[in-house]
Order: sequence, then structure tokens, then C-alpha cells
Amino acid sequence: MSFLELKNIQKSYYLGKDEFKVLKGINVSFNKGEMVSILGESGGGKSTLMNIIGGLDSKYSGDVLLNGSSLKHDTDKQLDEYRRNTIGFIFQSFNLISHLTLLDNVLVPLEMTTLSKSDQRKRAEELLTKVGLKEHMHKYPNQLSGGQKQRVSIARALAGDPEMLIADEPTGALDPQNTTEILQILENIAKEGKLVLTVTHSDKVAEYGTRIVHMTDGKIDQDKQLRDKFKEQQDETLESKSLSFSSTLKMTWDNLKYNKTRNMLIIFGSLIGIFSVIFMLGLGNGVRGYINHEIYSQVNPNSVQVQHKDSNNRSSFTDSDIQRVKDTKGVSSAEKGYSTNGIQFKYGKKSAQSQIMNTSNSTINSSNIKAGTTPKDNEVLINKETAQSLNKKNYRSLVGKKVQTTFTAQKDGRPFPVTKTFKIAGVYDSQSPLVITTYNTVKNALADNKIKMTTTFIDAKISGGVSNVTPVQDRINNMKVNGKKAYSVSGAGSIISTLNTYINLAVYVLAAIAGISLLVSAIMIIVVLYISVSERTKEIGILRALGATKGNIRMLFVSQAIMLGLFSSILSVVVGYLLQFGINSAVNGAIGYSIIQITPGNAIFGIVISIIINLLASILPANKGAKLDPIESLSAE
Ligand SMILES: Nc1ncnc2c1ncn2[C@@H]1O[C@H](COP(=O)(O)OP(=O)(O)OP(=O)(O)O)[C@@H](O)[C@H]1O
Repeated sequence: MSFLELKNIQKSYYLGKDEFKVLKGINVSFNKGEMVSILGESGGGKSTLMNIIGGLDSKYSGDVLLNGSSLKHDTDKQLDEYRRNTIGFIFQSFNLISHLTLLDNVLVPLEMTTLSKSDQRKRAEELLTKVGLKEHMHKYPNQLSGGQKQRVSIARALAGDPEMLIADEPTGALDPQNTTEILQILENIAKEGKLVLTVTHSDKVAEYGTRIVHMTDGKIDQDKQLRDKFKEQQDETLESKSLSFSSTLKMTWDNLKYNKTRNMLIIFGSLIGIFSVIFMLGLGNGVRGYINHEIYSQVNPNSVQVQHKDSNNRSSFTDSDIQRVKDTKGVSSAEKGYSTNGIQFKYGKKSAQSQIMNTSNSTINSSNIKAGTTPKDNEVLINKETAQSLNKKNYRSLVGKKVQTTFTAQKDGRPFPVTKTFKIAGVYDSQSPLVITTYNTVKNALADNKIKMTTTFIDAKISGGVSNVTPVQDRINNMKVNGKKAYSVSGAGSIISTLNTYINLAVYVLAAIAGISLLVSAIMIIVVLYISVSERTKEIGILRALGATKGNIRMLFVSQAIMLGLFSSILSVVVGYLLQFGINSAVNGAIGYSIIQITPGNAIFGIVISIIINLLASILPANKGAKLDPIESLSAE
């Protein structure tokens, strides 16, 4: 049984409906240890035949038998494996991958073997030594002469330890000196027991082999044995595997480095979009935080006041009303409250007015108290403006002083002025003309005038964040007493909550608008990858000839997109944080708040979204690359 047997191989090309028969029934056998020169007229079908033998072309009739088993029934995957295990290609135009060093070029087929990384490197160096190029191994192909390039391609063809070398006009581009040297190397390979098939036009080259097979008009018209074949050796071949993910990543990385400037521009282009989104989200956090901070510093948003739903109802809230509010989910405490308006102060000769007095301490944020403390019984807390009316020069000195206070109460259904002297417990900073006192203070003052204390509102505190306020408020508003809704709730919390909803909405709209630039960058990535596929068409052909699968090729472009996405998004995050630092340092002095607040979540969101977008953008170009025909790719200019 021959090592390689071709049985009645026929192949036609079609131009529209016109059939061009190129191979018209090839029957021939080859064995290991042979160095066969395939001679013939130009256009006679030699390369076509080599592509069929090399497993690059499976659209033919007839049969190719390797050790007796047919290639015809092999799947794409099996043919990839066949090329990896059995075939080494050497081309007239060398077909080295230009962005890889000589060492890396030779390593490509080795990365498709099960050898360890260090053994791969060792073998690549040995092969480069064998072809006399060890000291050049870190050079790129364009830094070599033609003869040197061909030696590298021989080293690469031998790397996966194939049983057969297919050399399509290996010396076509070389001078006589280099031609002899290359033929010598090929002969040595045959002597090692491999089958060497050399397509040539040169009789001199043909004479070098052990056998000449001549083709004319798609048929073999001459098969001449020149000398005995060399001894066949059965050495162990290297076990092959498909290109690993890490090898693909390394190739992508090498390619990115090779096209440095272009890729930096792409990264910069994508950066704008991702940065805008991250920055908008950070700005949103800052603005929301700033507005909340400003409001919180005036009032406590978690304190709400429950009134009668019917505003004409002036009846006192009962203990069961208070209990009902206290029992509401989310309410941490509920207390009796009293509110009245039309407050007059007299301090020496000075007088001042305030609009409302109520007994809810919790509405005032304690950090806002400028002087003194919160009021105890028979004390009042007044706002700064009122205090300044009483003592323009030094309002702080009012703390601890007595002030005559008159407020309006209801006695027998009529307004009744109640006057009493209270101590000023403190002064707080707020625009609202509100006086704060305690429930007992009012109760005592009313008792002095024989007026029965009524509870005019319930002061409820809501636990948790400000976002809890609206749901609790809704619960109280919807609470029914005797089948009717009885209460209405007021407080700053619900306003903040609504405000936050609007700010969030505005931020998401802005981020979405910024996101449009992500769409632009996605289109840019698609275009760049299509360009990359067409630039790397030859490389795709080379990789396929070396045994890379369609999946490997797809991965090459997907990983390119992912890497670009990763770099641009990480850079965006860095730029975002730098800008955040710069802007916050600049405005902090003016507003006392960091207005840009990019969270780790925002940064991760930016990175993830960028990778997803690039991944999606890579689908079409990567598929195009994967589907390219290896033979056509190899002939790409
Ligand atoms: N993809 C293709 N589509 C159509 N015709 C093709 C294709 N590839 C090759 N041919 C034709 O098939 C014939 C054989 O081509 P092939 O390259 O096998 O010849 P060859 O013997 O290797 O020629 P040369 O010695 O000039 O390289 C030529 O006429 C060529 O034009």
C-alpha cells in the first residue's frame, strides 16, 4: 500500500455555466522518502492538484487515499487536522506572516501541537538553526532576503513534523545560489524519510529529485524514476491540536502592536463614547447627591407630618390615630404634634415675626443649628432671620435669653392670642420662618389660658433611606378610618424622592445620548475589523494551510475586538477618574461638594458594555474571515 494514492482525480472550475476541466483523471502514487518533482506547462493544473493533495480543496471527484483511507469523506475539522498532522506547505512567495518575528512564524504550527511552551520554543529554535537562521530569529520577515525567507518557511513547514511537504515552486523567486541551497535542504528532508512534492518549471530543480512526474492538459503524461527513493523512516509524529485561545490572543496582541498607531486611534475613538457614558453617570450621581445634600441640610426628609385629610377638620388626633400611624410599615415612631401660625416675638424693644410654630424637632437637621441646641420644655428654637430681627449685630448672643412669645390658639372656636415667655434654646440656619418648640411647652402655655391642648398633626419618622418615604406616605394616605381615607401627609422626603426620580431620568437620557457615540464606535469597530479581515486575508490562508480551523480564525477577530474594547474602556475609566479628580478639586472649594461621583459600578458597567458592543460588532467581520476560502486567501495580494 502506498503512502499517498490518487485515484482518477478530476477537477473543473466553473465560470457561470461554462465548465473548465483542469484535472482530467490523475492516477498516481507516492511514498515517503521520495522527492518528487511535478513538472508541466503553465496552467496545466499542478497547483490545483497540490491543493487537493494538501487538503485545501475538497471539491473534486476521484479519491485521495492516505495510507489506504480516503480523504473524501473527511469533514472540515478532519481536513484541518490532516493539514496539521500530515502536510507542510512551502510557497513560491514564502507566505510568512509579516507582523510576526521569524521565531513566532515557526511557532505558529507548533502552537497547534501538544508540546509544552518550552518544548515548542526549543523545537522552533532547533529548526531555525537547521536552516541557518538562529541568529535572525527575532527579525521580521521584511528584514530578510528571499533565500532567508524561504528557509524560514521550510522551518515552519517542518515545525509540526508533517509526513509530507508540498513545495509549490519553492525556488521560483530565488537566485541560483539560494536555489541550490534550498533544494539541498529539501533533499535532506526527503532523506529523513518524508515525502517531498515539489512543483517546478525548472528542469534543474526537477533533476534534483528522485522522480519526475510530468503533467500535460490535466493528465500525467510522464512518470520517471531518477534514482532510488530514500529510506522510509517511521518516527513518532507530534500530536496536534487546534490553536489554543492563549495562542490566538498572543497573535492578536502581536497584530495590535504591529499596527500600533491605527489601533491607538481606534482605542481613542471608542474611548470617547464609553467615557461620555461613564462621565454622565458620574455627573448624575454628583448632581443628585449635591441636590439631596442641599435639601437634607435644611430639613430632615424622613420626618413627615400627618394631618386630617379634610382640612376643615380641626379635631384632635386620638391615641388610636397615633397608634395607626405608628403601626404603619416603615414608620419607626409617631408622636403627637401641634402646629400654629402667626407667631410674634418681643425682645426688649425689638420685635419679630415667624409664620409657623410646631412641635416637631425632627424636621430640623441638627447639623443646621448655628448656635445653641434643640429646645427643651419652655424653650424655642428660632431661625436665623428671626433672630437677626431681634439682635442684628450678634444673633448668637440670643441663646439662653428670654423672649416674649405670642401665638394664636383656638378657644371656644375663636382665635385666641396666647402669650408666654420662653427661653431661646438655639438658632438654626434656614430660610423657612419656622419656630420649633416641644409639645409640653405649648400644652403648658395653653393650660395657663385654660385652653385644652389638641393634637393638630402626627409627627412620624420613617426608617431607612429617603426612597422609603414615598411608599410609606402612600400607605398612610391610603389608610381608611370608618371606610374613608382619613389622613394626608406632608414633608420634604416625598419631594426629594420625586426629584431623585426626575434626576435619574435626566441622567439616563443624557447617558443614552452619550451612548449614541458608542453606536458610532461600534460601527467604527465593524469597519476596522472588515478592513483587518481584508488586510489579513493572506494570513488567514496561511493559517488555514497550517491547520487552523474556521473557529480559530473567527476567534482571531473576536479577540481583536474584545482587546480593543477592553483597552478603550479601561482607559476611559482612567480618564474619567482623572477628570473627576480635576473637576472635583476645582469646584469643591466653591460648592463644598464633589460634583462628579463615578462609582466602581459605573466603571464596571462601562467596561462590560464596551466589551459586549465590540463582541457584537465583531460577529459579521469574524464570520467573513472564518468563511474565506483558504486557496483564494493564499492567492490574495
Ligand atoms: N479559482 C479558479 N477559478 C477558475 N479557474 C482557475 C482557478 N484556479 C485556477 N484556475 C485555472 O485552472 C488552471 C490550472 O491552474 P493551476 O494554477 O493549477 O496551474 P499550474 O499548472 O499550477 O500553473 P502554473 O505553473 O502557471 O502555476 C488554469 O487555467 C487556471 O486559470
